[in-house]
Amino acid sequence: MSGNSFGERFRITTFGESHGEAVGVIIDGVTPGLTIDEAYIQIQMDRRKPGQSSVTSPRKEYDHVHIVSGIYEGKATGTPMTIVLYNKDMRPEAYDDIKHSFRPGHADFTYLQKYGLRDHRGSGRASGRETAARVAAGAVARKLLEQSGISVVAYTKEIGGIASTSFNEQEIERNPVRAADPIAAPKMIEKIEHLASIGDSCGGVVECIIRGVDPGIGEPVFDKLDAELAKAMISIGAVKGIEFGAGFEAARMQGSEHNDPMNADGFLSNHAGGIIGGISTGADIVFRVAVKPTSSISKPQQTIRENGEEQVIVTRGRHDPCICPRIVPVIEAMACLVVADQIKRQAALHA
Ligand SMILES: Cc1cc2nc3c(=O)[nH]c(=O)nc-3n(C[C@H](O)[C@H](O)[C@H](O)COP(=O)(O)O)c2cc1C
Ligand SMILES: C=C(O[C@@H]1CC(C(=O)O)=C[C@@H](OP(=O)(O)O)[C@H]1O)C(=O)O
Repeated sequence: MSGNSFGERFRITTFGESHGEAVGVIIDGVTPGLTIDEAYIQIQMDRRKPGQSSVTSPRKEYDHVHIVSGIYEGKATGTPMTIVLYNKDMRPEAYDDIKHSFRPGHADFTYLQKYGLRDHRGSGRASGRETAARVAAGAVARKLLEQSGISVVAYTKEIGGIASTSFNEQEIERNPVRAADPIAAPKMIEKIEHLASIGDSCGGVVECIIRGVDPGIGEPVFDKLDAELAKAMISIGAVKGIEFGAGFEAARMQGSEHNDPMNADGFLSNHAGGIIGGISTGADIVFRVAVKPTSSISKPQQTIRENGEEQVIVTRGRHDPCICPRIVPVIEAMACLVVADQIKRQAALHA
């Protein structure tokens, strides 16, 4: 195998723990000659970092981008690209009193079952902090997609039962919950702040729209474009479901309602969400993910310690009272990575 073991694919490996020295990513398959710099990646890091508003974890991380390999004179060399993000605001002592207890809903119990030990400091590898590395890699993939006229945008569609009823794309970056509806946004903020004040949390729904993908991208079986997107989304902590286009509503529709008729200009509707038979139709790719309520809450809850002893647990530390606002850039990043990979596969097919 060469240094780039997946040269024809766009692949990532992330590393690091929430309270370790750093998190980061190694990216294989970056097209040689791609112009990319730290400032471009930093824009996406700044959208994801914690400590920016009352609706996110107050942990203060700047996530300054350090490119340590794969770039020469501002251009990708095609060799593995490594990006390191040093952790700055660790407070592992916040977890000392629950070192041997399992938080309900977090990965403490399952990690111990798998590895026989665990890094209890801020959830270690299971922390949402790992997604900083994905966002860095996603920025590189986004740069690649921009060259093909592809854009990816996600927004918060629903939080704690409050739904966006209008879609204003400019609004998304203006409010801290990243809603596309300026009327719903303050209600969502109020809901999160209220739940946080009583030591609780809430979840929501995030919608993602990928525009500009040519028809014909994807695989007909196994690595279908929708299957790859689904795996990428479910691989993000706290994501519990995904639906494409009409999604679960399709189960209640008739064929005559769900089919997307065509004329000479293309599809007349998009219930398929832009993918049929695992391959892009050329219409917008539209999917929604379900985000669970943050598990680390300060309300007392029943649990056990590692020795099986029952106890009531209260989780301290700096937690997101709702994960939706911060997961939006992560969902975009994972979507960029999947589409970039599938486009590379398509190019290899026709090479
Ligand atoms: C951006 C982001 C931020 C998160 N913030 C928190 C948090 O502050 N507290 C918490 O308990 N879980 C948080 N999570 C969720 C946990 O990482 C996740 O619940 C955990 O890894 C267990 O995985 P699962 O929920 O997918 O089963 C966050 C996830 C993401 C993607
Ligand atoms: C640090 C980040 O988010 C963290 C994700 C997280 C979790 O359990 O997933 C728990 C909190 O970590 P800690 O208690 O260690 O501060 C969040 O702050 C980040 O996203 O950069």
